[in-house]
Amino acid sequence: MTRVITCQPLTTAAFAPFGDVLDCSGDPDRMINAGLCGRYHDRAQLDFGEGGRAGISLFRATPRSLPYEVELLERHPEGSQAFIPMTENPFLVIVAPDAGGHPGPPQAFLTAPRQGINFHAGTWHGVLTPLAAPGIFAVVDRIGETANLEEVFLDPPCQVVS
Ligand SMILES: NC(=O)N[C@@H](O)C(=O)O
Ligand code: NI
Repeated sequence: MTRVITCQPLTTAAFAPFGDVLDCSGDPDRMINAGLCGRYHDRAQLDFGEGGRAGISLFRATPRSLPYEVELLERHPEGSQAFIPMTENPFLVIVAPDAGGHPGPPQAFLTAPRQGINFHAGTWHGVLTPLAAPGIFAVVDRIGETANLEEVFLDPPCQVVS
């Protein structure tokens, strides 16, 4: 039987077990540039593992729509992965706790405009899932020689509803 999960708003607290929320909510940590810029300092737990280095790639992903069927969850054991939208379009973030080396019950978050996320190393997640065009993102993740990828196909798939 297909598991149905309802989107919840992306909040720092709710997402904390899975990663970091990147947004300019609240006051900046410091004012810089002669007081003309607020710096929200060091807001993500980045990790690029042994033998890896940080990379910035640009993704142009095909928009999906809700209800959305999730068939695949993956994780990157050797590094973190940040999705930073280059538009104001909200996107879908699907995560799951680890349950003995496999994904536990998935959760779905809907970002607010101008929110990004950073998955901590090893967090089970759905692939980048924009909900509107253009699905253009900067992605900060590990560049290295290894695949740094574990995939699980959900049987049955999950359905994400708004
Ligand atoms: N494959 C790739 O670079 N991206 C995925 O890891 C993803 O989470 O979208
Ligand atoms: Ni990924």
